[in-house]
Amino acid sequence: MSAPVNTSARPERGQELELTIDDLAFGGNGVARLDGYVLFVQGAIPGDKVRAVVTKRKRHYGEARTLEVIAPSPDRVDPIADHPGAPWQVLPYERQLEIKQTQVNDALTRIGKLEGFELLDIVPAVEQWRYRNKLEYSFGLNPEGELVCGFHAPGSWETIVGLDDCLLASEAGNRVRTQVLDWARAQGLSAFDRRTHTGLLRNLVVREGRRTGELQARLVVAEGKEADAIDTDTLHQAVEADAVMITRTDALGETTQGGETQIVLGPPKLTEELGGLTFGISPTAFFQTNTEMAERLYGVAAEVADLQGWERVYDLFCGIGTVGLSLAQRAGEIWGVEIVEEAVADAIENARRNDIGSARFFAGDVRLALRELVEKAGKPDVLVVDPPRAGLSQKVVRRIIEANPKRIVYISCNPTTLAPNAAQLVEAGYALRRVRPVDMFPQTPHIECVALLERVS
Ligand SMILES: C[S@@+](CC[C@H](N)C(=O)[O-])C[C@H]1O[C@@H](n2cnc3c(N)ncnc32)[C@H](O)[C@@H]1O
Repeated sequence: MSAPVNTSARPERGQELELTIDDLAFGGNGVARLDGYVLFVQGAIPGDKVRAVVTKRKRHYGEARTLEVIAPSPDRVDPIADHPGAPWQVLPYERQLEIKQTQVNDALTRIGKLEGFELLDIVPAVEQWRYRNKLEYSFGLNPEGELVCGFHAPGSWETIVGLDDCLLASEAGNRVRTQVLDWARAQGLSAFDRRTHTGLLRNLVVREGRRTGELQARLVVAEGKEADAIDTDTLHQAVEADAVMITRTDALGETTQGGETQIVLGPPKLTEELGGLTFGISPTAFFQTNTEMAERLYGVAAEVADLQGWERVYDLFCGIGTVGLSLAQRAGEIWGVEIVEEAVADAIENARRNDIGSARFFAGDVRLALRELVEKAGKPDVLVVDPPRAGLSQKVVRRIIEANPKRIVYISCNPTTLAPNAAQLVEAGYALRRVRPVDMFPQTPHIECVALLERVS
């Protein structure tokens, strides 16, 4: 039974409060307590006293946004950039690492009720700033009515705040954003209005091969007459990128996936190098956003997989095949499954371009494809999973248990979903041996980690 809620302590939506923050929640919000009623406070860290406005009021908890820091936490440092994508820059980097390490432990022990595992030290990031190889910007209008290209204002689905320098992107990537914006202003193009669904420019996706130096700019626009009239000649003259693309979409939500993509200039795929291999990446395919740390992450996965050279390895949620192909030299065979068809096509081509004949990749939903894969390939010795933030569904966990691998390497971007999944696997006869967090996302609360589970019964 859940603890009784003191309803008199529940503040109203829109109410302003002075709050003292005593903890940090998963996902990075500060935690304040009002007579037992919990408020998750955006923009606050433990030790802060803040003035905040209540943005959500639920029965058991509420949400608030910091308006002013009245008395700063002793941990607080001055922010370097006004950047909604870097909320943890107010914490010294060492503290960010400590918190991530603790949150992984908390998730596993409190949510998963797991014990007896070794929690290895977090691998710190190589670069603390300008580490992202992909940025998705949004177009909008500033209060003066001028076209801007930047990020959503914190907590807003329609207000876009422009920026001069995104400190998570490289200087070359920033230059591309500025050039596209200057071009769009010179052409007099309109911003997509998220309320009325009118206007043209929705998003700009800038992707970069950190090792190859390749730059790709993809403009996402709304379908319609204004899209038909885009002057692609001036666009590719204006932008210093190796590839320029335009995706037309009529999606209602804020997404850069889907739609029809036209190549204005350059190759259809970005090329990147990782761990001595070369990868082609289609515009809609997933690729880890921190190239340098992806190499470390896969290194940790290889270390815990401890392959001897003969094993049949499954690479589930394989994307463009990066994990499986990185492990291929140490394995007998690799079998990958991924739901995005373009990514699977990339994985097949990536195996070929790196001369790896022992890897096979298939398009499919892991939930449905896993049984079929076992029939086709035989049971795996080692199974690697790298699911999205929601983790593995109960059904996928059941299929994995049926497939009966000796070792499971779980690459997770969310310890709060890793924990229940690992607990289910432990219940089914696996032991959680080791977990190593890897800091892929400095200045943000996002946590990546690699866990090793071994079959014991
Ligand atoms: C976190 S990414 C990992 C990709 C890859 N392992 C890597 O490191 O680049 C998760 C991948 O799972 C894919 N995916 C999501 N749901 C899926 C499903 N039900 N079945 C198969 N693949 C899925 C996504 O398209 C994405 O490529």
